Amino acid sequence: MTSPDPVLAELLTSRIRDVPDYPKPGVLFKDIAPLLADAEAFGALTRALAGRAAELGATKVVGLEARGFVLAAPAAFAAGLGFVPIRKKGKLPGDVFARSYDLEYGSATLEVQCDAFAPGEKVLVVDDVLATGGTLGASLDLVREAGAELAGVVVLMELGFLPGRERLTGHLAGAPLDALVTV
Ligand SMILES: O=P(O)(O)OC[C@H]1O[C@H](OP(=O)(O)OP(=O)(O)O)[C@H](O)[C@@H]1O
Ligand SMILES: Nc1ncnc2[nH]cnc12
Repeated sequence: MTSPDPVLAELLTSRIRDVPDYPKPGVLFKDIAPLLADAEAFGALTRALAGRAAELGATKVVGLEARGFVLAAPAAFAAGLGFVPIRKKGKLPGDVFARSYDLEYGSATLEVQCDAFAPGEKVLVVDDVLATGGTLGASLDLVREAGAELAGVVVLMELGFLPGRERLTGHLAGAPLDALVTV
């Protein structure tokens, strides 16, 4: 994916709903529920993510709780790959690695199971929104801490008016970050 596909971007954009002042005043919330409910748009998104996983030679697709799961799991299936969840604190059994972070409207801790990846795995990380970059920054650090190589990151939507991409530079360490839609 060297440049975004404008036809796909138009389809996806048309199915994302803006909700002002949610979940708190001043936040313009990007609601992907209409996109998920539309078989054409959801299918096109799933195929684009699966295609990117194949291009990058990924061996696993990682999704970030909760909306990232909804995008990453079908993409993993379509690419013939396994799925690994990064979850919010306290949801995964056994030994976990944990990272805390700030996001546009709060703060949280993410975790991944210590045995999530076999040696030599290359992962594609998928999420719905890149806003401040806190969620993805913590997740990319967790992927590495758990011993996997980062093949790349794809987000459905990048909020270009926030400094998420800049904030992620150090966490990406040269891996590509693609946004299917930038607003
Ligand atoms: O770039 P950031 O500022 O970190 O924000 C982006 C994150 O915020 C949302 O997750 P949220 O924690 O609201 O969880 P949800 O998917 O469970 O709704 C979204 O799904 C991204 O993961
Ligand atoms: N503005 C926003 N819309 C949807 N999800 C988000 N996650 C962080 N900021 C968001």
